[in-house]
Amino acid sequence: MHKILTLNKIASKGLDLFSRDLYEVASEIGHPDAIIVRSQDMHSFEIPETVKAIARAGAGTNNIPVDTCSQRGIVVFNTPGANANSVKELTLTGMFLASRKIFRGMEWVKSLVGRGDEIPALVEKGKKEFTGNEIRGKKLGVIGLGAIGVDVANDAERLGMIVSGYDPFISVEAAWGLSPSIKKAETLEALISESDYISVHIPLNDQTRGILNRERFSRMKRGVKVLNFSRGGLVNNTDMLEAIQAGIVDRYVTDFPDDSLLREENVIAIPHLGASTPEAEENCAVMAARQLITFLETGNILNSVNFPDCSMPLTTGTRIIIGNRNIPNMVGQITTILAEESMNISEMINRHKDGYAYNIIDVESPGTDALLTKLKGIEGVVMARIIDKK
Ligand SMILES: NC(=O)c1ccc[n+]([C@@H]2O[C@H](COP(=O)([O-])OP(=O)(O)OC[C@H]3O[C@@H](n4cnc5c(N)ncnc54)[C@H](O)[C@@H]3O)[C@@H](O)[C@H]2O)c1
Ligand SMILES: O=C(O)CC[C@@H](O)C(=O)O
Repeated sequence: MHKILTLNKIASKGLDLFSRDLYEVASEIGHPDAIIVRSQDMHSFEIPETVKAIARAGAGTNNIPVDTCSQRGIVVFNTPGANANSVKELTLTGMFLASRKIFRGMEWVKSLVGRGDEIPALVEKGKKEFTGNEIRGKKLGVIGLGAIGVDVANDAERLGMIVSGYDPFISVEAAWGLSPSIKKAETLEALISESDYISVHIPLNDQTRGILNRERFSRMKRGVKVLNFSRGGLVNNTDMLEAIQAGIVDRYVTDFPDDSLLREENVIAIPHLGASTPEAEENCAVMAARQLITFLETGNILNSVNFPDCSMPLTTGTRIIIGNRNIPNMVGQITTILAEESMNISEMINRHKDGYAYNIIDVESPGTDALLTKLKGIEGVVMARIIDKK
C-alpha cells in the first residue's frame, strides 16, 4: 500500500486515479511515500523520511525546497502546461483591464443607484471619464516563452498586437508552438524598451528574482502596462511603485498583491487566480497523480524538475532504480555490486540532468535487502529502491 499525503485541496478527478486497493490518500497520514501539493510553502515543512516523491499540481516549484529534495533523493515533479490556458486567459483579461477603465466605470455606475430615469443620461454624460485604448496595434513584449508565454504571445497576436518575445532558454517544443511572425528580442533591454505592454512568464529563482527593477523600469516607454501572472518576487515592488509615481508604468496588473501594492490605485491586484479554474485544477491534479503513480509503480520519471526524464518498459519482474550525484564511475560501482550478487541485467538505462543521474535496471532475479543496503552505501547514491512486480 502506497501512502499519499495531500497538502492543499487537490481536485478529486486526480485523486480518484489512485486505486484504493493500492493507495491510501489523505491530508493527514503517517509515513507518506509521496506528497501532492499546490501552493503551500514547503520550505519550513518537515518532509518525512519516507517521502520518495513530491508532485506540484501546478507549474512553479519555488514553494518546494528542490535542492534539499535532490540531496535526499526525493523526485520533485510539476505539471508543465496543465494550467497554461487558464493563466493565458487571465493574462489577456489583465491586458483589457489595464487598457479600459472597466472597474472604475463599474464602481461609478453603481453609485447612480436610486437615480431612476436619470440614469441613461447620467451614464452618457459621465462615461467620458472612463475611456481607454484598444490593444490592437500595440506592442506586447513577452518575457519567457514557455507553456504560458507562447499561448499569450500567439493569442495576443491573433488579437492584433505586435508581439516580441525574449527567452534565451526557449525549448525546441515551445519554439515549434510559437507563431513564426513573433519577433525574437535579442536582449531583455531591447524588449522592454520598445513595448507598450510587458507580460512576465518565467519561474522565480535566484537568477530571476527582481528581474523588473529600477534600472529596467528606467528603460521602459512612458505609459507602459506591466502584467505579472508569474510570481510576485520577479518584480521589485518598491521600484514598481516609484515607476508608477514617475509616470513610467501606467498600470501594473499582478496576481501577487502585497500591502504596498494594494494602496496604489494604478495597481490592478488579483488574488492569485491564474490557475483557479476547475479545468486547470483538474488537469494539474490528473497529471500530478499520473506522474506519481508511474514513478511509484514503475520507477519511470516524467516531468521532474530535479531528476532527468527516464523511462523504460518493464522487461522483468524486478526493477532496481537508483538516483545518484552525477559523478564519475557510478554505473561501474552499481554494476559491480550487481555482479557480486550474481544478478543478471536484462535492460538498463542511465540519464542525467544537471547535478543528478538516474538509473533504471531490470534484473532477472529478485532483489534483496542486502543488495539495497550495498547500493545505498555507494558514495554519491541519493536513493535506491527495488520494485518487485511479481
Ligand atoms: N498565476 C498563476 O496562478 C500561475 C499559474 C501557472 C504558472 N504560474 C507561474 O508562471 C511561470 C511560467 O509558467 P509556464 O507554465 O509557462 O512555465 P514554463 O516552464 O513552461 O516556461 C517558463 C519559461 O521561462 C523561460 N525562462 C526562464 N528564465 C528566464 C529568463 N531569465 N528570461 C527569459 N525567459 C526565461 C524558460 O526558458 C521557459 O521557456 C511559472 O514558473 C509559475 O511561477 C503562475
Ligand atoms: O495552484 C494554484 O492555484 C496556483 C498554481 C500556480 O501558481 C502555478 O505555479 O502553477
